[in-house]
Amino acid sequence: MSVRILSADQMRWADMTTTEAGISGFELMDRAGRAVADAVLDYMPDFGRVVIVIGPGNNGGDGFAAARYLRSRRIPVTLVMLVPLDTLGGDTLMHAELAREAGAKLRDASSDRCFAELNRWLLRAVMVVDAMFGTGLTRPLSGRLAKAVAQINQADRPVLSIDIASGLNADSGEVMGDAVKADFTLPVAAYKWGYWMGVGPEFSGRLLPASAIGVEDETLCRAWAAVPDPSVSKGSTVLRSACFIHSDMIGQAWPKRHRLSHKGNFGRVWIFGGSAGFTGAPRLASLGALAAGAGLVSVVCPDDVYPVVASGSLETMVHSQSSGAWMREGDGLIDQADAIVAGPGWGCAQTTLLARLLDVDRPLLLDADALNMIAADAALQSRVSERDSLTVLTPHPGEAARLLSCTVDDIQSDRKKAVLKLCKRYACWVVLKGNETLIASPQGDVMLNPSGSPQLAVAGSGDVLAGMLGRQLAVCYRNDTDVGMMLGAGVGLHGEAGEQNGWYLAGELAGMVAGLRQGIERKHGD
Ligand SMILES: NC(=O)C1=CN([C@@H]2O[C@H](COP(=O)(O)OP(=O)(O)OC[C@H]3O[C@@H](n4cnc5c(N)ncnc54)[C@H](O)[C@@H]3O)[C@@H](O)[C@H]2O)[C@@H](O)CC1
Ligand SMILES: Nc1ncnc2c1ncn2[C@@H]1O[C@H](COP(=O)(O)OP(=O)(O)O)[C@@H](O)[C@H]1O
Ligand SMILES: [K+]
Repeated sequence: MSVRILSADQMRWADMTTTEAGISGFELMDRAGRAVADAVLDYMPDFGRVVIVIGPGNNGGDGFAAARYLRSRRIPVTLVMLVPLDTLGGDTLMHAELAREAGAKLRDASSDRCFAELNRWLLRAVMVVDAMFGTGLTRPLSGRLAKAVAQINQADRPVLSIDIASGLNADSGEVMGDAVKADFTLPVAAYKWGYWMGVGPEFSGRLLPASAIGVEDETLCRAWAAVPDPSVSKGSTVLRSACFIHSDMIGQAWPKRHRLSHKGNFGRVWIFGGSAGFTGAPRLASLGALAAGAGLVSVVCPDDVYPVVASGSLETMVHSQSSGAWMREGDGLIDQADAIVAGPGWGCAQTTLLARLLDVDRPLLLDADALNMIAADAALQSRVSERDSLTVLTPHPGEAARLLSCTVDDIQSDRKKAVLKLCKRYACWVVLKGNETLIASPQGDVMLNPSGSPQLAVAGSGDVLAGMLGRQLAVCYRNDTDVGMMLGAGVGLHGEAGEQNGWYLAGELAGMVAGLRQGIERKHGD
């Protein structure tokens, strides 16, 4: 299954490259149509009529091809054409003719008189297929096309959109005029950003696996370099690749535990955080690290909160900041760290210690107040971008706005652009949190996390994530594991835990993470 994400122009380039390599546009449409028919058969609630609403471009061609395959399974099909047949392209026309020969009813709704029938046709359907527009939408829907969308949405029938819900911009996820509210979207050949950007998730319904229509994976991968991503600007890293986080990636990060393994095998994470009024954050981060499988977790917190943090930490070793032993030159305990997390609940008076940590040759994750201190201090900013060891920033949109000196709206209006700008500015890995968390490498490899839920919008869930990712970085340091895979798996597991029932508060989320992680490790043993 492809997990690639392309822009509309990149997809067009990949389609064109594929046809130049010898697979005709007619054949690509045919394969897309077969995949649509299979999906309709899988998800139609009952045997009955399928109404396919056809637009002016190749998306409509996929709809005609689907009609023929549905007819071959004896499904009654009505094809409703929103533009006159004689305006359609050659491949689409050929598929229209074949669909008619196969017994699909063609209904011309391109004139006002016939359009009045649309509602009646829609109400006869057990399922509606939206083949109005795909990646070729260039301007807002208006007139009869916008009315057709409104009627599809009012008809209250399950809707499957081919490639993308019509009216949704395939790159930005903006609604252009109006958009179909799909129950299912079947991506053609690869995924499009519009499913997740903007309001895309509210219109895309359930995303089905992308249909393999014969566009080679290698062609999809070349498209990123061949056609610039629309979010790339002068101040951002160039997007080199894009995929979404999937269960295989999550599985790879937690192999089966060896029978004789002990806690020393699973990485040591050091967490710097906590301040008066914020004693829970480092504890939650340490729970996150342990839940993700870290062997040993140490917390260093300011002296005034040491008694509180230490007394509330059963599984963690806690040091007070002034005790000093942990950072003694040569034999300090911190030399044993495989990764360091700095920031949860730390307050903004820790610039000296933060500067010291930036010099430690270990993977370093900077979260929360560490990010706020960096945002306010040009010297720290230079030290971050000049660091040789692995550095990861985990801002939420508010912190990201501070780091880029812009507004939260600027960040949220194009999150992909924001994450690529942060990479360029700080020359490190960035995890931009929020609904559909984005991860980007300094080289411009972007991963999108489709899992998670608003359940995660509870105090402390980000602290749990920081600790989890600290554990992931510890594994990278010890085993030289792929950083993108480990961060992607950490963010993916955090999101999956967030989707489960049975937890309410951030501490319980860590318990949920631990349970899921153990389940994955045990599965490898079957
Ligand atoms: N070879 C290919 O390009 C393939 C394309 N495929 C399908 O074709 C789709 C892309 O095809 P197209 O590029 O033809 O794009 P669309 O099918 O999205 O339609 C584009 C057409 O609609 C018109 N249009 C755009 N916005 C409009 C608006 N607001 N009001 C009225 N007309 C408007 C454009 O002028 C153009 O004629 C994909 O999403 C996919 O479903 C698949 O069949 C696979 C192969
Ligand atoms: N609406 C949402 N949908 C999906 N994930 C969310 C949502 N709101 C928050 N999250 C996730 O929850 C976590 C919250 O992190 P953060 O904002 O740092 O919270 P805190 O500082 O309270 O720990 C992030 O991983 C974020 O991606
Ligand atoms: K569509």
